[in-house]
Amino acid sequence: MRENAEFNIVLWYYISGRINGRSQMRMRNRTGMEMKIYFAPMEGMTDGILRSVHQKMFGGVDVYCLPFHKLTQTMSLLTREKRDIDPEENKGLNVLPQALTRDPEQLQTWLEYVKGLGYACADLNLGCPSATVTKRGRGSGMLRDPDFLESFLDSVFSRTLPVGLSVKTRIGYEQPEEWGRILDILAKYPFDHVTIHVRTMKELYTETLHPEAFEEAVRKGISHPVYNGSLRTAEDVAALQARCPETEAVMIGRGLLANPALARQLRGGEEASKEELAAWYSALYDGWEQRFDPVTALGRIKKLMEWPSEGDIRRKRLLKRAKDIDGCIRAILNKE
Ligand SMILES: Cc1cc2nc3c(=O)[nH]c(=O)nc-3n(C[C@H](O)[C@H](O)[C@H](O)COP(=O)(O)O)c2cc1C
Repeated sequence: MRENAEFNIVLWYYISGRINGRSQMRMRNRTGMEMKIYFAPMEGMTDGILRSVHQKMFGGVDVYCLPFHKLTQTMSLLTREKRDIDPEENKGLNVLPQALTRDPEQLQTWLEYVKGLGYACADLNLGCPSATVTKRGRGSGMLRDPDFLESFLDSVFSRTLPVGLSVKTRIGYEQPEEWGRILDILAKYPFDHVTIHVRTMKELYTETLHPEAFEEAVRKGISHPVYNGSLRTAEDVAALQARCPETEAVMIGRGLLANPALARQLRGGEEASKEELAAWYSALYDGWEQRFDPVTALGRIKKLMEWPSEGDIRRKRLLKRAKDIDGCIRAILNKE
């Protein structure tokens, strides 16, 4: 009953704000705190070019998360990984680096490196569902063996960590019932924050979601939980707030790629105009063309545009046929 009342109030603010084309919904939780917005890391997409163009054009995001560095015995990073974390690449942005490893020594060495670059916090990936990652027991592969996860975290936190450590996890490997045990383990350690992607490894990026797993984490008092999973619209965020008014922070990935103004709207700003969207795609294309080459840049733009064209077969066909950035923009924005 009360939940419904809160939901209606949040929706009313949102809908009344939409009358003049502007969302006046301010993302505040029950304590009146403004919610924090994380831009989810997405390998091959959310690189330094996208991050800085996004901040300049739309803003509204508090923290841009970097796709993971895959740590190895030799601790040598790929050129792409080194560039991505370089403070020069992230000027004026608040970023959170991320590591993928199941080795406490590797993690410690990498955290020293992160500190040396001037960062104060870094993230551990327990969510990647890719078979090449999980078969080596990394990413969400770590969730398959909770005893190992616990001994790994015991070892990690037995050291003096050079920077704060956060974690991004799924809620299980095979089934959501695994979450209780994983949550109890994570709750033992002083993570800076805990991002919960409310799906199991098996559920990959499908539409199945388990928001009750996030509520359970909130109830158990986990350190600064961040909700992640298919927040595509301001209405989705309002529904989450209504369901769980204690929500302090959200992480948004595909929702921000499909609608780069989403975080701005959640802070009471304007929806994106067609002109702004056209400028966004052009700026990204220019940045990627300069860094890579025209073919790679066009491939990336088309991948990025897959999300806004979801479910629209005509647009998808036009996008596939487009030969240059102008063709892509026309396909996606229906501009003649
Ligand atoms: C192409 C792609 C790459 C991703 N790369 C990473 C990554 O490097 N690190 C990570 O923690 N999550 C990664 N993710 C997961 C996203 O950060 C996010 O958790 C997921 O997309 C669900 O959020 P969303 O529904 O808001 O998109 C990736 C997802 C996709 C689709």
